[in-house]
Order: sequence, then C-alpha cells, then structure tokens
Amino acid sequence: MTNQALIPVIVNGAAGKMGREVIKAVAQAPDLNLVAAIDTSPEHQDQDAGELAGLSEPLEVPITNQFEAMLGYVAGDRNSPPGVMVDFTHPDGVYDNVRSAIAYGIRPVVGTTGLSPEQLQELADFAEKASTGCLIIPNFSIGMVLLQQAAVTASQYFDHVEIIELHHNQKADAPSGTAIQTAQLLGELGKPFNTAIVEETEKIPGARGSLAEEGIRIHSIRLPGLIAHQEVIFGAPGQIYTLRHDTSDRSCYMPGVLLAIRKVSQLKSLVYGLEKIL
Ligand SMILES: NC(=O)C1=CN([C@@H]2O[C@H](COP(=O)(O)OP(=O)(O)OC[C@H]3O[C@@H](n4cnc5c(N)ncnc54)[C@H](OP(=O)(O)O)[C@@H]3O)[C@@H](O)[C@H]2O)C=CC1
Ligand SMILES: O=C(O)C1=N[C@H](C(=O)O)C[C@H](O)C1
Repeated sequence: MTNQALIPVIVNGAAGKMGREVIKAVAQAPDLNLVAAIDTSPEHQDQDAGELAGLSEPLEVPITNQFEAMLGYVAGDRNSPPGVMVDFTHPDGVYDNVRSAIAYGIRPVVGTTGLSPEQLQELADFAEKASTGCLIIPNFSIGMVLLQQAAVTASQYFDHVEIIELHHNQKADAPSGTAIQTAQLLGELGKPFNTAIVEETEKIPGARGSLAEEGIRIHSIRLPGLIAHQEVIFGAPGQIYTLRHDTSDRSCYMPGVLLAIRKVSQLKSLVYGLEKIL
C-alpha cells in the first residue's frame, strides 16, 4: 500500500493513558499513518510519541500542543484520504477540539466523555451542516456493547433497575459516559422504572445516586486499583439479575477505536455509540 492510500491519523491526548494505547494500535495498523500526536501536557512536549507509548522504535512523531497547526497541515494534504482525529483528552476541551477538527474537514473519532446533551446536539448540527462524519463513542469495548444489549432485553421484563459504575480515581467526570448511555438505552423503551413503594428520604444528599432517564439511578465509585467496571442490576420479587463488565487492560478498547477510524470517513453526520457501526 502506498503512503497516499494510508489514512492520516492525529491522536489528541497522545500522552495520556488512552492516547498511548491508541498510538501503539495505530502504529501497528498497516492501513493507518500516525501524522500527529497532540497533548497539552507540558512535561511531554517534543518527546517521541512511539517511545512514550512504549514502542521499541521511535515513530519520529513528536508530541506537540500545536493542534490547529496540525489540523491545517493534515487538511492541506490533498493526496491522502481524509484525515481522522482521535480524541482522548478531557471533558473541558473535547467540544472545541471536535468543532475545530470538523471546521478543517478532519473526521473526529471521540472517546472523551463528559459532553453535555446540548453540546452533543450542537456538534451533531455542526457535522450535519459540514456533511462530515463524526463518531462519538462512550465505550469502545465489545463487551460493553454486549452488556448493553443484554440490559435492553432484560429491561423489557424487569421494572426495577439500578446502575453502578466503578472507575479509577483519576477520572474527571461522573457518572461515566458509558453509564449515561446505558441509562439512555434502557430509557428508550419509554417505560418508567423503579416506581417507589415508600416515601424515601436521603439523610445524606446523594445517598441514592444520580437520577438519569426514566427513574434509573446511577451510582459512581472512584478508587485507585480500579480501571473501568459497570454493573446493571435488575430486581423483581424473589430474584436479582446482574450484568457486569470488567476492564483489565485498556487494549480492550483498541479494536473498536481502529474500526471507528476506518468507518468515520464513510459517514456524513454525527453517529453516537459503537453499536451503530458494528
Ligand atoms: N470511550 C472509551 O471507550 C473510553 C473513554 N475514556 C475517556 O477518555 C478520556 C481520556 O481518558 P484517559 O486517557 O484515561 O485520561 P488521561 O488523563 O490519562 O489522558 C488525557 C491526556 O490528554 C491531555 N489533555 C487534556 N486536555 C487536553 C486538550 N484540550 N488537548 C490536548 N490534550 C489534552 C492530558 O494532559 P494533562 O494530563 O496535562 O491534563 C493527558 O495527557 C476521558 O474522558 C475518559 O473518560 C477512557 C477510556 C475508554
Ligand atoms: O475514564 C475512563 O477510564 C473511562 N471512561 C469512559 C466512560 O466514562 O464511560 C469509558 C470507560 O468506562 C473508561
């Protein structure tokens, strides 16, 4: 395959936990070309992205905070397929990153969570107007997609359900993007869950977790030693049905990330959720 046929990939958040995994996965993919590794972290500027990610050979791609310049550079290369920007940064910056990428005609593949419903709608409108594909994926692991599908099936038969999500304590946003999406998927059934049979009082505010779609509660645990875990617990008289997903290594997200990079340029609008592109 000539260099011209390779998909140019910009990794944003390249020095972070997910960014380093993505650098490794992109470097090993024969049809992808890592062209830029962006990160605002001052301590990693100019380091080789491959060495930082733990590869044995340097990739000759330095970590830089020059995001707009890199978007312009990739957009200006008319001999390559459309560029893709993979974003694993921070809830505070992701909205602007996605808008900038779309403005340059670069397709965003977004793993960063914490976008508000209003921000998601604005990005969807922006992508639609620009006729540009954009993938926003709260969870790239196939196990989570399967858990969510099983939960949707179970929700047809159970009227009571609560979600517990458990993450490492460096996570900025709560509840997790995955838990919010799971509640949305269950809520699409349009039936109210968890009708109270007593009047509840929270003696300490927040004791019953956060209230998402259709009365579904989400409880967020943050502890060192955890990576990413989720339980969906259904209850009915005389029985409990528990679905659980555990992440033991961030490599579990990479097949989904690579699939999204390859698919995003076929899209003309914003698509939310890995299940939509499987
Ligand atoms: N969709 C999915 O499947 C998954 C999603 N995630 C999500 O991805 C995001 C990142 O997670 P994780 O890798 O663990 O986080 P990290 O904090 O390990 O990495 C984020 C990196 O991005 C840098 N950064 C922050 N803001 C910007 C910005 N505006 N532009 C460029 N770089 C920036 C950070 O620098 P500094 O440290 O100096 O701030 C850091 O190096 C989170 O929202 C998380 O929830 C995580 C795992 C899976
Ligand atoms: O911050 C994380 O680690 C993760 N974030 C995503 C989320 O908020 O759902 C995906 C996964 O849970 C890991």
